[in-house]
Amino acid sequence: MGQEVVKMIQSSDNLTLVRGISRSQYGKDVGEVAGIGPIGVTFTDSLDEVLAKDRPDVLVDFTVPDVVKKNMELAIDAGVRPVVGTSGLSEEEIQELQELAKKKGVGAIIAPNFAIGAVLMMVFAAKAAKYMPHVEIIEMHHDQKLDAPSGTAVKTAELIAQEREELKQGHPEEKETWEGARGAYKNGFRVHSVRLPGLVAHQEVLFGGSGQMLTLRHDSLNRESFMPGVKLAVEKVMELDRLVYGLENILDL
Ligand SMILES: NC(=O)C1=CN([C@@H]2O[C@H](COP(=O)(O)OP(=O)(O)OC[C@H]3O[C@@H](n4cnc5c(N)ncnc54)[C@H](OP(=O)(O)O)[C@@H]3O)[C@@H](O)[C@H]2O)C=CC1
Ligand SMILES: O=C(O)C1=N[C@H](C(=O)O)C[C@H](O)C1
Repeated sequence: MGQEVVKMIQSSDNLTLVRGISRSQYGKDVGEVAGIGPIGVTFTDSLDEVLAKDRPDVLVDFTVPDVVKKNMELAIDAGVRPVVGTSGLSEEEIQELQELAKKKGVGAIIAPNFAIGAVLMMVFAAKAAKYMPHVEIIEMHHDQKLDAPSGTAVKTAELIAQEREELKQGHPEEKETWEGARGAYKNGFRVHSVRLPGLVAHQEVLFGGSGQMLTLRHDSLNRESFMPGVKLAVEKVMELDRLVYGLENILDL
């Protein structure tokens, strides 16, 4: 994702790449792939020093669940607006970050999915759940993904829960013969995570009704699919003074 963001910024006429940051030599590839060479790429883990030196408007973070919260805190403290795609932040962590951003008056965006089609799928799923409350989510990702369920599945489940009548689905005496067979359970419905090589990022939201099924499916077929959303977020975050969680909140839907 970092490589794609660099390419997107380099090809945009209103954004400037201040610096690419990577933890390891892998960062060299970021520069090379983006055609900027090692210039602009720092091999560092001391983000606060880099932010203080460069003073960028925005920090785009696609890293790992373990470090994203700290990165966001450092950015907000430095008055740099974070635009974050990294998944795996808990509800409590997002709340804490919301409070910090509000206290500092710094704009920030966390988007569980930057692909516009995926955002539409989530919003449509919430609408459908109002009328078809029997639902299950199947998310499918490449096998290098660290977190499960995906950030997209978590956000979809949250949006559905806001619209759906409270309901415990399935047979009340249902039992798993194999533990985990029915997937994760949240808000009365199930979320299933598939991890396989060959997959990129895919999700189906299945609704069942009497004698009918509705399936909403989104497929990201490459990493470029996320870039229009990242660009939009980088532009929009400049107008914010608080943390927005979910791209649906900055789209005109
Ligand atoms: N919101 C969205 O639309 C999308 C979100 N994502 C999410 O973005 C995240 C990144 O995905 P992806 O780019 O595919 O993953 P990669 O594994 O390709 O990249 C992760 C990057 O994070 C760096 N990193 C790892 N550990 C640390 C650390 N301790 N401190 C600083 N940097 C670190 C890695 O550097 P190194 O090489 O040195 O280990 C690597 O460059 C994931 O959480 C994924 O779920 C992905 C796609 C879309
Ligand atoms: O790890 C990924 O690849 C992706 N992660 C995000 C998520 O957890 O939903 C977004 C997208 O699905 C790709």
